[in-house]
Amino acid sequence: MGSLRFGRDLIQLEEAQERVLRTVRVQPAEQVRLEEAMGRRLAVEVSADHSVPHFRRAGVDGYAVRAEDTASATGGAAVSLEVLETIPCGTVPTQRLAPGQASRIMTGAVVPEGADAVVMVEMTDRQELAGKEAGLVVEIRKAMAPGENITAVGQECGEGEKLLAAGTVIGPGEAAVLATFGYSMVPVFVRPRVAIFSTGAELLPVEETLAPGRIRNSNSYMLACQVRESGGEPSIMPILPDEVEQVQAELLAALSWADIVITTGGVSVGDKDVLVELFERWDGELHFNKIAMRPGSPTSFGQWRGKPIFALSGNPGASYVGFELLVRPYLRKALGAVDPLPQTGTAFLDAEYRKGSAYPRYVRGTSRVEAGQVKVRPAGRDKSSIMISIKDADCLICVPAGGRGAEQGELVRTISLQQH
Ligand SMILES: Nc1nc2c(c(=O)[nH]1)N[C@H]1C(S)=C(S)[C@@H](COP(=O)(O)OP(=O)(O)OC[C@H]3O[C@@H](n4cnc5c(N)ncnc54)[C@H](O)[C@@H]3O)O[C@H]1N2
Ligand code: MOO
Ligand SMILES: [Mg+2]
Repeated sequence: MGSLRFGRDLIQLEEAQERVLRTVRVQPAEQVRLEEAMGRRLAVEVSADHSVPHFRRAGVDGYAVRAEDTASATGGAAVSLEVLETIPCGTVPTQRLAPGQASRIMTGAVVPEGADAVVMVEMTDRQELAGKEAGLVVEIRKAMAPGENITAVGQECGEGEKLLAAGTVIGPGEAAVLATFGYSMVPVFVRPRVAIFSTGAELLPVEETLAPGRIRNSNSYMLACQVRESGGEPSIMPILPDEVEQVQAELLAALSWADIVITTGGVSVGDKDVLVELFERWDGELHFNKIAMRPGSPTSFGQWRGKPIFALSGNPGASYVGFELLVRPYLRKALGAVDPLPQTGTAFLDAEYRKGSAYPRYVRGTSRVEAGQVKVRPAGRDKSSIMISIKDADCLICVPAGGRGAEQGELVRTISLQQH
C-alpha cells in the first residue's frame, strides 16, 4: 500500500480552488463567424468605433417639423406646414426645413436639418393644394416639444464607449452589439479540449445489457454535459480498467492532444483505486489529493506534462460536485472569465438537514422564490453515491462543518449551478 493512500494532506476547498486556478493558462484566440459565436467567450474587448445612432433618427412614421411651428396646434386648430420632400429609411434628406415647412419621414430615417421633432402621422392630415398655392400641405394637430420622437446622436452609446469585456459570453445582446460594430468574424477563445475517462471494472458502455455487479457508465456523459456547458469540447474516452499500466498509457496518450484530462473513480482507499496508484508512480506533480468537503473528499488534482488532470471521485454525486467546484472554475478562467469561481447567494432552508459532518457539505438543492424570499431544500436523497437527484439540483446548499447540520428556516449560503 503506497503512502498516498492514507497519508493525505487535507486542504480546504478555497485552497484547492486557488491551487487549481493558479495553474490556468488562458486559451489562445480564434476567429469564428458571428453566427457561430453564440455561447463562445469573446477574446477581445469591444468598444464603439462610432456613436449609436450615428445620425438623428426618427422614432415614428410621420412628419419632421420645427417644434416652435407647432406651438399653437391642437385637435381643433391645426397648423398647416408646407411638405418639402419624403425621406425614406436608408436615404439622406436633401432639404433643410425653414419656418413653416415639414418633411414626410419614416421610422429609422435621418431627421433633416432644421427639424427638431417628428409628429406621428396619426396626428396629421394631408392636403393636396391646387391652383396658385399648388403643393402638398400637412396639417398638424399636436404641439410638439423639441426633441420629441427623435433619437439623438449617441443616445445609445457614444464613440469610444467600452461595451463588451474580454471573456464575455456571447448571447443575443452581445451578438447584436457585435453585428452593429461590423464584427462578421469574432475573436473568441479556443474551446479547451477535455478528455473524459471513467475508470472501474464494474462499468459497462451505455449500449451494453446489464449484467450482475455491473453498472452503466453515467459519469462520462454527465461530465461531458458539464464540460460543454462550461465552454469546453468534451471527448468521451473508452472506459479504463483498474490496471495502472493501462491507465498510465491511455492518459499519457490523451495528454498529447487534450488540454485537460478528467478521470472519475479510483481515488479513494480501495485496493483497486487505480488513480492513487498512478499518482504514486508517475512523474507528474500532484497539487492535492484530499479536500475538506463532502461529497468528493478524495478529489485529486495534478499536472502531467504541463497539463491539468482532475481525478474526481467515482460516486456520481461527488463527480458532479467536484466538477462544479473545481473543473468549471478552471475552464471559466481558461476562457477568460474574470470571475471564475461559482456565484454564491443566500436562501432560507425549507427543510431541516440533520446530517452533521466533519467537513463542509455541498448538498444538491432545489430553490424557488416564495413571497419574495429564496427558499431551498435538498434536491432529493443526498448521498454521494446517488445519481438520480442530480437532475433536480439548481444550486448547492453549503452546510458548514460540525455535528449539527442545519435547521429549517436557517439562512444558508448557496452556490449557483449551470452557469456558463
Ligand atoms: N474505507 C473508505 N472507503 C471509502 C472512503 C473512505 O474514506 N474510506 N471514501 C468514500 C468516498 S467519500 C467516496 S466519494 C468514494 C470514492 O471512490 P472512488 O473515487 O475511488 O471511486 P470508485 O471506488 O471507483 O467508485 C465509487 C462508486 O462510484 C461508482 N462509479 C464509478 N465510476 C462511475 C461511472 N463512470 N458512472 C457511474 N458510477 C460510477 C462505482 O461503481 C462505485 O459505486 O469512496 C468511498 N469509500
Ligand atoms: O467523496 Mo465522498 O463523496 O465524500 O462520499
Ligand atoms: Mg474506490
